Amino acid sequence: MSNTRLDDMEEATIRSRRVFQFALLVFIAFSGTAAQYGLQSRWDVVLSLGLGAALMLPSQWLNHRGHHEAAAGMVLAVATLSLFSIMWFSDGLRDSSLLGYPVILIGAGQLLRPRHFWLLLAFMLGCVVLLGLGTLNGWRTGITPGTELDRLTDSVSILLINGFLVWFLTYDMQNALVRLRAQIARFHASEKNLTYLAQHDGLTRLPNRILGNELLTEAMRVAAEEKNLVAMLFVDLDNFKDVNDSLGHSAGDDFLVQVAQRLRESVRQTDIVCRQGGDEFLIGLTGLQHPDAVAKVSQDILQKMQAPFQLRGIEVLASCSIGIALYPQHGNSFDELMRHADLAMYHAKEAGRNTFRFFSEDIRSSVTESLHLISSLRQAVTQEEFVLHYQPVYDLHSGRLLGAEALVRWQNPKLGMVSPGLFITLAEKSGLIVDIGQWVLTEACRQMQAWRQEGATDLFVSVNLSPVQFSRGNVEAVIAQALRETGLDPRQLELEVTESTLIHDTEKFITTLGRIQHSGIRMSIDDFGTGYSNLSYLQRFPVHKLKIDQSFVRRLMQGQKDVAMVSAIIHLAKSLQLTVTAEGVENEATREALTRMGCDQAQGYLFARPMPAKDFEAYWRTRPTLTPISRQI
Ligand SMILES: Nc1nc2c(ncn2[C@@H]2O[C@@H]3COP(=O)(O)O[C@H]4[C@@H](O)[C@H](n5cnc6c(=O)[nH]c(N)nc65)O[C@@H]4COP(=O)(O)O[C@H]3[C@H]2O)c(=O)[nH]1
Repeated sequence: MSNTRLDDMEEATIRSRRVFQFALLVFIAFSGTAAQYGLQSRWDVVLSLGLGAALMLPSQWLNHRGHHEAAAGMVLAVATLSLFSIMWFSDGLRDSSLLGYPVILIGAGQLLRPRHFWLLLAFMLGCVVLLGLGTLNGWRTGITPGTELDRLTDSVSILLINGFLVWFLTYDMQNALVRLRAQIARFHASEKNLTYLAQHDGLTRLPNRILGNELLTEAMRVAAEEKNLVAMLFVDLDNFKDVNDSLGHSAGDDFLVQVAQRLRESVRQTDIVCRQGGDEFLIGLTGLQHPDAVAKVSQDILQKMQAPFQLRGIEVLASCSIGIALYPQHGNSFDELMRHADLAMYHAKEAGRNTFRFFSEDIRSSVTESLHLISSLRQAVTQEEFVLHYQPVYDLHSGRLLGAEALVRWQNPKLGMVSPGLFITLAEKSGLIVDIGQWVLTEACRQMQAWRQEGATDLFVSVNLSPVQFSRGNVEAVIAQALRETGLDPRQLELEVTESTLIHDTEKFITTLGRIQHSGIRMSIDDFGTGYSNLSYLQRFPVHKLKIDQSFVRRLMQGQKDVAMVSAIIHLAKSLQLTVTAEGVENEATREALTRMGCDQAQGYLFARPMPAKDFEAYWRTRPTLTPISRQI
């Protein structure tokens, strides 16, 4: 119910009570006075007072029916008239009953609207004038007319002054009341607004985590009573950062608003949808009988998210990962449910995103393992437990050794040598890749410079850069620092970025790459063919080399499809004047096929596995060369 309605109801109750109290006072006063006049056998006065007192009863009937104004009017008019009749039958304007009129006026100021107040005053003045005239003209007896004119004018003026004063007082009071009510209304509105702001997310207008906590806790309480389930869905967008980085923050905001709307539309009105923060949302499904319904809703949400989003005239495809925890199986409190739903969401991400997972004990242990690994990885960064291995890269046409790709290894005191496949993703998720990447780059440059001083002036070293180093770290400064500290010639350094890094097709990113390439460092696109299908970016990005992903290379001898793919990549690279390197060459037949297709460079187990620095040093010192293909056939 609105505050104004509450105020109106309160005012009506007060008004009704005042009318009643006034009527009661009149009733008591009239009855008492009538009794007194009865003792004097003044039956005319007793009759008018008795009638006045009796009329208080119908006035209260009106009051009770909600006609407070009419009831008040009746009480005041009857009182005025009764006093008039006492004065008429007694001493006229000399009668002490005249003192009752100012009192009635005070009551009228409080109980009547302005129009009725002035009417009553006019009526009162009429009575006074009639009394005066009655005495002057001898219509009533008992008073010497000579002095009555003075008394009449005095009474009229006193009544008028009294009436105006009462009116001013009432008017001021009412104005003050109106102002007070307006202030209270403003206070209520801003209080309501503050509560709303404290409980809702300003962007999506969904309840925030605080209100979400309250609503879900209440839903759990009801579920406990009704013996049913509540499901908490932890929804995390898979590509929010990409949208934000590539289209800007205001498009990111639009995106979140549209996502919130779709989530709201995916569930019932009675379900709870709130924004947990950033690109994370919490959904509470209430009154469930069976977990199957949760799977269905989750599937619906995933499907709804897949319809393209319109952001600034651009169609954007999105997806989300959902973690689910159930009350009471997976937790008894909001915090516990959220922790478990979060772990399940993390697992959904690991399972390839765009999917949902229910919380289970297995999930808890696998996530705990990952978290444990992240904390060991954090230690590894401070304790410098990383080493670099180098894998030779050859020129397929001349058979000459061109350089090596630096590949990081983690020498963990307990786990032994850990391959990057196992920890790079975790390092990227935790952001530790920024520090690891900086170490790798500096170490690779330092090593190459050391070999250069030993005579390896024509070799290069290539280093992998993670997309996270671009988004979270200051890559350009790190590269410049590594070159400055080690003194390596930039022409002996190659940097590999994956296709996913290039998805950030922003002017800023292109200029950064341009500046890096301009300094003499060569840039290559790693794992080419596996990622972003839009090839137009190749023209926009200043790169020097494409590295064909080893999955195509390894299957080259097995099927026509991969031959066509590799050949298409080589042709594309040639037409853009880019060098092509094939990764993962494991046998002679593949090497031969690649050479015939016009591939420039290759690396793989056929030539050498990645090896520690000192082994690679011995390796390049022997000046190895590939056997020409023609001689082998
Ligand atoms: N089956 C097979 N595999 C071959 C063959 N030749 C080379 N390889 C392996 O293929 C991977 C090539 O590296 P990548 O594509 O950059 O793929 C790398 C790279 O994406 C990432 N990585 C490695 N070191 C770093 C690093 O320092 N920084 C970053 N950001 N990522 C790194 O980890 C991935 C895996 O690295 P590794 O385990 O060292 O695996 C290396 C290498 O050992 C072959 O003939 N057959």
